[in-house]
Amino acid sequence: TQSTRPQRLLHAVQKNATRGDPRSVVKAIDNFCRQKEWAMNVGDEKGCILDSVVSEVNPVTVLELGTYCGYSTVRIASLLPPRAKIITLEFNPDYAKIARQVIAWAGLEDKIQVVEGPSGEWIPKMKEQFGVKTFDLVFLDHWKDRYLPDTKLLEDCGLLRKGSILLADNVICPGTPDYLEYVRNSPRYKSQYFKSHLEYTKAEDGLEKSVFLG
Ligand SMILES: CNc1ncnc2c1ncn2[C@@H]1O[C@H](/C=C/CNC(=O)c2cc(-c3ccc(F)cc3)cc(O)c2O)[C@@H](O)[C@H]1O
Ligand SMILES: [Mg+2]
Repeated sequence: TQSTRPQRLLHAVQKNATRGDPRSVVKAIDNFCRQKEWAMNVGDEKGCILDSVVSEVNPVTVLELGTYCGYSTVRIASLLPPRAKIITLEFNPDYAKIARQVIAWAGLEDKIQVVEGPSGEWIPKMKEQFGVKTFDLVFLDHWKDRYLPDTKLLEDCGLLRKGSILLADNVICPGTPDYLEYVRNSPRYKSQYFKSHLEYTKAEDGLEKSVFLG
């Protein structure tokens, strides 16, 4: 049977990356997406901005919405301090399966919890199921029309604290207009746009970093 793109991406990792070396996994995926097949990873250019925000925040508890193949999950986890953890939500079981193998190849299983299911169901269960108090950093990279409802859900569930950082991918392309309008106009956020390019292309895209003010 015909393989899927995520399966071919995983094979490129297993063929070209060194087991236990997260940076080589990131490099292998970026090379695959540049040379072979485009895929919707945050990519190397926006990835550097992601790295700088993660390093600056130095988060202990991270939430990622939309794992896909685990590219940004590995990127983030490789920068986390020893006891820090990332919980990443993915509702497509085939993608979750690929992501777990990419994460295992990077040797980052101990820092990453892949949770299979929809964000709308799992966000309200974060405290009771995973003992999470609040998230220091949230990376939004799932369906673009879900960024705003899930942000409001995080607020309502008391999962954000004064200083929590939301970092959103694709605020230009494909675009998240209702989310942008909210975080840029709400008195509860201080927002900043990092201009970049759509992964592996010359099209404009960017990341929006928003600090929750409580
Ligand atoms: C709604 N709740 C949810 N809960 C858990 N997982 C969810 C999810 N929504 C979506 N997902 C998962 O996140 C992932 C979805 C990501 C959606 N991303 C995009 O559409 C996207 C799309 C582009 C894109 C840009 C230009 C273009 F021409 C074509 C595509 C670029 C990106 O960087 C993107 O992130 C999948 O793995 C999906 O199964
Ligand atoms: Mg994206």
